[in-house]
Amino acid sequence: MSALSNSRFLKMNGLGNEITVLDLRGSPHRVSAAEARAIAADPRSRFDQLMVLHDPVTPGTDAYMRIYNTDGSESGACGNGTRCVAWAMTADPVMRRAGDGDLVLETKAGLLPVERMSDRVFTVDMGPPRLEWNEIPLRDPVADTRAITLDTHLPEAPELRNPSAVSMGNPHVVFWVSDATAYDLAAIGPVLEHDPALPERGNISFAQVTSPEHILLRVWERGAGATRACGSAACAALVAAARKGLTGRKAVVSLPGGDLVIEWRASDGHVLMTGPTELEHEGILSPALFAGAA
Ligand SMILES: N[C@H](CCC[C@H](N)C(=O)O)C(=O)O
Repeated sequence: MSALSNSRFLKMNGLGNEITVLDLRGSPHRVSAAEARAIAADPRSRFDQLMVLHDPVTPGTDAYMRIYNTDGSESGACGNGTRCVAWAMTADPVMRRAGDGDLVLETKAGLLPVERMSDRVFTVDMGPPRLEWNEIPLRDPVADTRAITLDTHLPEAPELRNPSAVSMGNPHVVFWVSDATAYDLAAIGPVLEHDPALPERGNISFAQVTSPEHILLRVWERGAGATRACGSAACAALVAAARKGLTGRKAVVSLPGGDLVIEWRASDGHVLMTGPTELEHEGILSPALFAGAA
């Protein structure tokens, strides 16, 4: 019998990015990769990311979050999921925290202050981008002369050269293309996700800059596949576009599921992401889910 049996969950989404929220505050249990995959396998609780709440670690924060992809791998960031957790902790009758004021969440990648803009819209301070090769991480460019041009794997897509690499607490590789919708993500996403230049794999984005204030984005997510939105990818794309002079420090990023407003704040270099959340349903995790999960 898993410690997760009969646990209540919320099924939510952030612009169609499927998010399941589980509250393990007060419990010593740590969700295993196999348990995460079991939860993802059930249509009622399936997710692109599972957001698990734990008791706060850093004083002054409201909760510590562990983030799991569909394949059970863990991530240090999930922008859409963080907004969904913020809604749950301010509005869900069971998960809501006592008191009001701004929320501060935490993951292994750092602190995430969240501001409630309206009932369903939140702004997350995703922190500063990490831009050094060993922060993404990329393979050591000195020890390994292989550059991060990944076209060696994709003779049928020679224009996919010289991408940008940014970490928002998770690894992102951004290709600059003339038509973000022109790529078969299911075909080339897995090849790029597992490129040897990426020791921790990567989230792969195809970015079409349509103006200095607008980016069209399609994302193949590490451990989850093609999703309808990816908040940390939107942050990574805006930072990389601003560094290349393709956009300003603030832009609308349009994903299949909708728009996010991303700002790379000049005062402290933090990246702010603003967008909606949606509650789909709540449910209980059946003990049968975990029959084969360690
Ligand atoms: N959908 C998430 C990104 C999850 C990233 C995950 N796929 C990883 O392994 O880093 C977001 O809204 O930021």
